[in-house]
Amino acid sequence: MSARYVVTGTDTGVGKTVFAAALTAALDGFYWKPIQSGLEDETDSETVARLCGLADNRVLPELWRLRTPASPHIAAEIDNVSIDPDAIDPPAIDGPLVIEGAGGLMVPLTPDRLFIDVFARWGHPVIVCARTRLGTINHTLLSIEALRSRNVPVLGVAFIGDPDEHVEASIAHLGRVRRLGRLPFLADLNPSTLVRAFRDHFDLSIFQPESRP
Ligand SMILES: Nc1ncnc2c1ncn2[C@@H]1O[C@H](COP(=O)(O)OP(=O)(O)OP(=O)(O)O)[C@@H](O)[C@H]1O
Ligand SMILES: C[C@H](N)[C@H](N)CCCCCC(=O)O
Ligand SMILES: [Mg+2]
Repeated sequence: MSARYVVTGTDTGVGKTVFAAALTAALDGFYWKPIQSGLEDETDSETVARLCGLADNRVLPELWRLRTPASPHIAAEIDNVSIDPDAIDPPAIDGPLVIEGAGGLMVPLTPDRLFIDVFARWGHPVIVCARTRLGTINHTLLSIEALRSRNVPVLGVAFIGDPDEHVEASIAHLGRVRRLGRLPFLADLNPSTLVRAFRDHFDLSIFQPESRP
C-alpha cells in the first residue's frame, strides 16, 4: 500500500492545512480531510486545492461537511447529524495520501469519541504540526505523549513559524522525536513559494520510506 500520513497539530490554526498542501505537492499525492467543520470561509480541501498545484481530483471528498466552525461533535449536533467514528477509513487510492484531522488530537467527534481514537485504530504514522512560538513546548510534548500512550506511530514534528533553535531542539530531546523540518511563515503564500519552502526546509526522503537506501 502507498504511504498514508496523518497530519495533526497541537491546536487549531497552527498551519496543518498549509503544511498538508506542501506535503501533498511534494509527494505528488492525494489529500483527504474526513471532517470539515465550518463552511463559510474557504474549506481546508479548497485551500489545499488552491495551494498544492495538483489536479482537483487529488483532493478527495470529505465524509462530513458541517456548517459551524466548532468542534466536530458540536457542529454535528447543530446540523442534526451524527458522526460515526468507526466509518472513517482512508479511501483506497493508489498513491501517497495525506490525511488532515480537525484541530488537535483530543478533539471530540461525538460526545464520547476523540479524533485520536480513530488515528490509533488506523495506525498510520502521524506528523504533529507545532508552532515555534512560546507555549509550544508544553502543547507539543503533551500531544506526543498522548500518541505514544495509544501506540500511535509518530513520524515527527513539523514546526511552523519563525526559527527558534532552542525550542525546537528541546522538544526533539524531551519528546524523543524527530524534527521533520520547519515551514517558515510565507508573506506571499502561493503554490510556488510553498513548494520552494518545503523543498528548502524538509528532507523529502523521510516521507518516502521506499526510496531510502
Ligand atoms: N507557513 C505559513 N505561511 C503563511 N501563512 C500560514 C502558514 N501556515 C499557516 N498559515 C496561515 O495561518 C492560518 C491557519 O493555518 P491553517 O489553516 O493551515 O491551520 P490549521 O491548523 O489547518 O487549522 P484548522 O484546525 O482550522 O484545520 C491560515 O490563514 C494560513 O494561511
Ligand atoms: C473550526 C476549526 N477551524 C476546526 N475545523 C475545528 C477545531 C476544533 C477545536 C476543538 C477544541 O479543541 O476546542
Ligand atoms: Mg486545517
